[in-house]
Amino acid sequence: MKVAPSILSADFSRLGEEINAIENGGADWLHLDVMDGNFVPNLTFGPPVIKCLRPNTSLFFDVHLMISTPETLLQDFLDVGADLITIHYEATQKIDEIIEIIKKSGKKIGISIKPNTPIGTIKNLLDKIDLILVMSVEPGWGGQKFMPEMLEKVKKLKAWRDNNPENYHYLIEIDGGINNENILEVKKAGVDVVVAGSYIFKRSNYKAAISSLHQ
Ligand SMILES: O=C(CO)[C@H](O)[C@H](O)COP(=O)(O)O
Repeated sequence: MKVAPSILSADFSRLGEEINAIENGGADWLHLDVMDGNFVPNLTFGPPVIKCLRPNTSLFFDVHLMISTPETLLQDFLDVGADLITIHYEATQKIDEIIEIIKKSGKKIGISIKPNTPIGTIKNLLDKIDLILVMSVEPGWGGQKFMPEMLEKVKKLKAWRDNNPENYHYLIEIDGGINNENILEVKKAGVDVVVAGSYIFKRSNYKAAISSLHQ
């Protein structure tokens, strides 16, 4: 299982150093939470910040767009070095167009769903995408409590993929409230990539925190 620290909980005044520290601490991916103050009430950063971070690390950039109508800024995120772009099913009417653009660019495409969106809603998209991100908190803030009932979605996604390996190759990612107490349950449900923000960045030893999630 891969560990993708979310920089939402990092010290933004020292972002470059924070990223080097999690890279040296064994992070597999870097999870970048982009929020627009519209799709979610919070605001974070956009393409200019990601552009500055790109030369600073060789980590895989897992960009999670919590923004309305992501199609408007898609090319900017592709241009600044995103490796994978995850958009929200609830944020756009142009999912098929977005999938097409990202695939043509040679980058990976992910779809995310909020806790109240049933997993069946995106079943028709699963054969076209590289990753599905199951939100285990309401998107918008770090440090919230994990919603264990979201693991039912993970179990369904794993069963669908296991039963149809010719058509489904998506990775299953989970985001929100992950820590050393729920990681085993998360792993058993079938998650491939785990996002963790406050559990890692609120500790003094990032390496120990990341390896506790790897085990
Ligand atoms: O997408 C997010 C919030 O919208 C964050 O990535 C997520 O909540 C991670 O933070 P934490 O591990 O502290 O819950």
